[in-house]
Amino acid sequence: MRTPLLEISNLTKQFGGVTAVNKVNFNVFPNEIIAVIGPNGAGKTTLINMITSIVQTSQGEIKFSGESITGRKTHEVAKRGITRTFQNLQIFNDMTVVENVMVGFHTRTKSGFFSGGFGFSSARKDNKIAYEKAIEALGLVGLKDRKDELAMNLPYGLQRLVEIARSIVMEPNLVLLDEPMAGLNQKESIELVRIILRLRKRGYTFLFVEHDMEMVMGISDRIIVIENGVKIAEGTPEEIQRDPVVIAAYLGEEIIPHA
Ligand SMILES: Nc1ncnc2c1ncn2[C@@H]1O[C@H](COP(=O)(O)OP(=O)(O)OP(=O)(O)O)[C@@H](O)[C@H]1O
Repeated sequence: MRTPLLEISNLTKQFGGVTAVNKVNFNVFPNEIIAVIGPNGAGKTTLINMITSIVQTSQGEIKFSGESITGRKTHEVAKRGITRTFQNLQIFNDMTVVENVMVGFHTRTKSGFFSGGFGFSSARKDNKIAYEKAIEALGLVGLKDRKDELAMNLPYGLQRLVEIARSIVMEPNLVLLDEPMAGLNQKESIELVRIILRLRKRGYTFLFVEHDMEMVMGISDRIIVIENGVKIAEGTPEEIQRDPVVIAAYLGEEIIPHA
């Protein structure tokens, strides 16, 4: 039997009287692409925030590579190889593209990004490795040629790719993406899908939250559907598209993408 990379058991989050996530269970296996979908306010971001320890769980357990990571500090979770992107772009406008990606490396090294200029030899060595890794990551998202441009001068869709490059610079075991397609035009969306599939071929595992059903149905191995904090369905894209419970939850909204 395959061993899950991520095991979510009975996961629950209460914000005061609101149960944002309610006894959710699912697994993610290595090299899978798993989508989490659900109407607005369903609890999707809260779920990702609990996995990365930005939000503390009220109940339940998160295991990663067989070990509990429930209640760990965010940097400890990152150290174990879980990275993420956010719903809103987190780009440092006054840094170049490659520097933006290097930030993802330094979150996990001892010296830290901003000590690089002081000439400490370990920091300098870290910086060299970070630069090389960042260039490699930029190559994977097709942005190597833009490495020296200020990130703010890139179009929105390419800034999103800078974030993806930053999230993979440390070669993580699991990448969490929170609405990666938000704000992208059609050409950019197609490119992002291509990149995610390319990264999967290189061994990456993705868990992502998304409203773009065309992407979700086209790219996911399995889909987890959440409504009002509760998992109401889990299955392949085909299973989810014909699940009456899911169709009812979306109240007739289009969950089957247009051809
Ligand atoms: N920090 C918080 N304090 C109080 N309530 C919160 C907090 N964060 C989220 N909630 C509530 O938890 C519920 C789930 O929110 P969440 O953002 O996880 O949903 P979502 O599925 O990601 O929504 P969307 O698709 O609109 O991004 C909502 O009712 C929201 O108002």
